[in-house]
Amino acid sequence: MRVRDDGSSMMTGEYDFDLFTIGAGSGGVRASRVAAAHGAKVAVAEEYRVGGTCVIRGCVPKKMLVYGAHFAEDLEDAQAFGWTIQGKSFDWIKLRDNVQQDVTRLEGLYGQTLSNHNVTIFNERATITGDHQITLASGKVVTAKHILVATGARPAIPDFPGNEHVITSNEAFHLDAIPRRILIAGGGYIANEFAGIFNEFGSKVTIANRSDTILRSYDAALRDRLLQISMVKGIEFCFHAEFEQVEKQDDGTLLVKLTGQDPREFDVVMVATGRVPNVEGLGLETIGVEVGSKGEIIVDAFSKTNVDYVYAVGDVTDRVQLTPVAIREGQAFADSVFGGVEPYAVDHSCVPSAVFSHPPIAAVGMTESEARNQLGNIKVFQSDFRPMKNVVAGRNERSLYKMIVDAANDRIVGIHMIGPDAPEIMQAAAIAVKAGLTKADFDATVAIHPTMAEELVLFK
Ligand SMILES: Cc1cc2nc3c(=O)[nH]c(=O)nc-3n(C[C@H](O)[C@H](O)[C@H](O)COP(=O)(O)OP(=O)(O)OC[C@H]3O[C@@H](n4cnc5c(N)ncnc54)[C@H](O)[C@@H]3O)c2cc1C
Ligand SMILES: NC(=O)c1ccc[n+]([C@@H]2O[C@H](COP(=O)([O-])OP(=O)(O)OC[C@H]3O[C@@H](n4cnc5c(N)ncnc54)[C@H](O)[C@@H]3O)[C@@H](O)[C@H]2O)c1
Repeated sequence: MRVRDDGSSMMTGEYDFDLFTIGAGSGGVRASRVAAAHGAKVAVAEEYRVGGTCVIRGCVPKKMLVYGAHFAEDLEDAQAFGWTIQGKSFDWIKLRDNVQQDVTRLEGLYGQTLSNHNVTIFNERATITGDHQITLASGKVVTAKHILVATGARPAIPDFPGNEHVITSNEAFHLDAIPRRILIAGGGYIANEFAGIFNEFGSKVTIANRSDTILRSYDAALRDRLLQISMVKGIEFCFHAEFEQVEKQDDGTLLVKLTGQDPREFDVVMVATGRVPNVEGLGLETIGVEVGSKGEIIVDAFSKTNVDYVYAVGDVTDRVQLTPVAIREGQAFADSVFGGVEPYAVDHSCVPSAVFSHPPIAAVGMTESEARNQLGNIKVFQSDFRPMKNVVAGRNERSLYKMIVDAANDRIVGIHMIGPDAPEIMQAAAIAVKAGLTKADFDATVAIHPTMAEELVLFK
């Protein structure tokens, strides 16, 4: 018999749960549900809202705003197609509240899925307080044979005087009004997606990035195309710009001093300068779980930490910060530990991704420069075209598709697209790249005409 700190006792080798998951986001929910389906007794703790970043303040509400924003262009373009639209106006509060209503609906569904699988949900913060031991914010102490850390990440806020006046993507979903002038710091996914959203809603948008490169992991030609289109749409870019100071003025506006620039006024300043793993105060040091320089939990290919019974998945491990990846890691963990199968690892190569900018970008595999560096001899096919809809609409906005082929064996090693519906088209194309198909396989496929996607099988 072993006596715990709180005075209760348990038999050695017996635990309250087979699995205790900390964090009910993309990775944690999938792992908990699947482990329970495999017969494990599972509990999950969530300190905020079940669903995590993606459902509550990430991919899902963001995509709804992207849809809402794009109507600005569609309504304008509709006129060239013969439509007269009178009295058009935009009601932010209506969109904001409709989006939040759907987020709440989804939160309920995620909770239901867990309950239907008999997963115990603790709606409170959890901390690791000893070997196999978790303490909840209420003071309740539980034990578990396995612990899964799936606590995600949060926005990194740069250190500068006045940084208490900035917002992050978390708050952007709840604004009381669309700002007249917004400064967005960062040049990555979130900065470019929200720049597009606010710009379509009529804000004057300025992006300030510390380097001169936006979306650095994407192919240079697509990055340049997005930059050029964004500028034509009215988004302003300040490069090599970092915050020196943000000062709140008497009228509530923010006076911002960026490096190399004169001070300027904005109504809202939003930072989108990356995300940091949520490990503070989690008690990892209590049991000796190893973390890296950014606080990310170090795991092996099977998402196992250096402590035998502790695993970690998703953004807290800072591998690939995308929802489908967190979900796969959660699934692989649950199958491997509770499913009675040979442990298997998630393949982090060739992960397709998208930026929901206006227009969106989508990519899979190597960029042209990565392929040149790694393979040497490559072939690059490119289609630079104006989508039919844009021609009729008089919208001078061109799409760009690129295919990168290994010259040694004709295998497609990368596809990159910017243009309407690029992420929708890419999902299918990514299967072909992942499967190792060749340019000849694409050429052998008959086009669907007239589409934008047909460019993929018509590269010359
Ligand atoms: C604005 C934005 C847009 C995005 N858009 C996309 C997109 O379009 N496509 C895409 O694939 N990805 C997107 N992402 C990334 C995606 O949201 C994340 O990669 C994904 O949510 C990671 O899942 P996770 O399970 O690791 O963590 P999360 O989903 O963040 O879940 C972690 C959960 O743990 C909880 N938690 C933390 N600490 C504790 C504790 N001690 N006790 C209890 N609970 C705790 C948190 O409250 C949170 O709910 C976006 C992210 C943001 C911020
Ligand atoms: N569509 C999607 O799949 C999607 C959408 C949003 C977020 N996400 C995920 O969330 C993660 C975080 O997104 P993010 O946009 O915050 O990060 P990011 O890593 O994509 O971009 C961060 C940007 O901030 C810049 N930066 C860093 N410090 C700065 C400073 N002090 N001043 C000015 N600029 C600075 C960097 O140069 C970089 O351009 C992404 O890496 C991505 O994995 C994915």
